[in-house]
Amino acid sequence: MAFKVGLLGLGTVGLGTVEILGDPAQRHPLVQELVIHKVGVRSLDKPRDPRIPKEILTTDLESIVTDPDIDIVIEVMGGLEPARSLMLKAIQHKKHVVTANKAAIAKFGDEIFTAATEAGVHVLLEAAVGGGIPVIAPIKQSLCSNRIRTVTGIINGTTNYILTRMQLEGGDFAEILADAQKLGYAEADPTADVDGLDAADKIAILASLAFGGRIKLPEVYCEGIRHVSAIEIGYAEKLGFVIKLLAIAKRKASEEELEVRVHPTLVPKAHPLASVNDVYNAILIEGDPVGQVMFFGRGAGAGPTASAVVADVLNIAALLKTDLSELAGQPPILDPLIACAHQHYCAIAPMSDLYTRFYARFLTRDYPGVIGKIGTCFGDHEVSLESVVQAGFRDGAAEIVVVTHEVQEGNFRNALKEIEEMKEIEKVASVLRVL
Ligand SMILES: NC(=O)c1ccc[n+]([C@@H]2O[C@H](COP(=O)([O-])OP(=O)(O)OC[C@H]3O[C@@H](n4cnc5c(N)ncnc54)[C@H](O)[C@@H]3O)[C@@H](O)[C@H]2O)c1
Ligand SMILES: N[C@@H](CCO)C(=O)O
Ligand code: NA
Repeated sequence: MAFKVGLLGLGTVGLGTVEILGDPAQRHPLVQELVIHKVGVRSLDKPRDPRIPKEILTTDLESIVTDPDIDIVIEVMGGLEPARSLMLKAIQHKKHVVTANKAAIAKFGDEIFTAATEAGVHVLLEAAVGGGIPVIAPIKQSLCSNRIRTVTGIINGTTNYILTRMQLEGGDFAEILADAQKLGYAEADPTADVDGLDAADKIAILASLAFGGRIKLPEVYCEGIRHVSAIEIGYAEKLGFVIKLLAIAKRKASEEELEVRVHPTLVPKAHPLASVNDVYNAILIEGDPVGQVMFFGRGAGAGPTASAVVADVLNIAALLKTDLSELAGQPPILDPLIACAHQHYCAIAPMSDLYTRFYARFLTRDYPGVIGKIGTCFGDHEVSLESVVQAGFRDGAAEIVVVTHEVQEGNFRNALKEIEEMKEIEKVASVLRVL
């Protein structure tokens, strides 16, 4: 039995996918049953790998998603449109869809999964989060007996590379970003990565799967790493932390609301995520009763990402092979562990309700009693301090670094507003959350 596949996009991930499908030896035998029927590209004239027959290339991507011979559409063109419309059209034409497109799924997942449930087809997206790292299938399947408590991830390779180099070399954000762009690690427009938007798309997807409801992307708190300076990395190091861009989704045992957030975070050096460096990704999941499980590997790149794409295609092919509904004249049955059939929206708590530790750095005039005034103000707002150090002098001002106990973010922000107004305070130079 052969399963016909249509590929939308022949860039990094598309070529990685062609590579695996064209070389089935020593892989699962089902790989041999997958046939690339058509490939959608922008230009037919571009010189291409001779293993891709010219006859299967087309610039008419609609003809792929409507082709009655095609069983599975792989969307690896990226972007919001026309990726969204093409996926919807493929679904209308009863094709299963495999996508690596976290941006389109985080934004239009509700529309796409509703259409898929109605049409009785699957939309799989393992490659969209953590590239080749298995994380979506484990959440949906292997961990499905658990109540998931927390998903904490380093899920953007570009920012992890920049922060790792800042930590090792003491360099500043802008110079290391420029270097990362020269080396091809960071995109020419690095906004989605460095401003946390890529990680926000990915944690919205993970939260939706882990907590069984839809997530409205604008409700995901998102803070990037542009303001993380070499000074903060240096103090974090002295205090026993490294700084990582964490994406966190959490449900407290007694509450219905979720926290879903992305921000640079001081991570204790002994924490399992602290040693995840360079472009590597890792996702730590805590479930009841499984406890902590961590997934680690390459979150991007042609091979790793295509590994996840082809695994999704094989899962669909396996379902098609064993589904007898069509023979019996019945509508197709969706596998409840693989489909995303939930329809309700999760309630997301405002950041002011969050309980977390904070790190703050103040530049102050060197008056006697300034540490006491800061401490009193925090105390008045129920913000308990774990440590306060006068770290030295910078630019003629005394530098005071504070780490709080776990406090309510709203209380901390109110205290900070009052501290900012004090005549002794020149500047609140930095505020970061602490894990
Ligand atoms: N590259 C990675 O490591 C990686 C990792 C995880 C997820 N992803 C996701 O995979 C998807 C593809 O990423 P990529 O790195 O392969 O991108 P890419 O830019 O290398 O490839 C995309 C290809 O699609 C083609 N394309 C785009 N619009 C088209 C159109 N309208 N008609 C015909 N062709 C069109 C482009 O010409 C390009 O060749 C994106 O959604 C990305 O977020 C990529
Ligand atoms: N730009 C993404 C690629 C993988 O999604 C990253 O840096 O992690
Ligand atoms: Na993955």
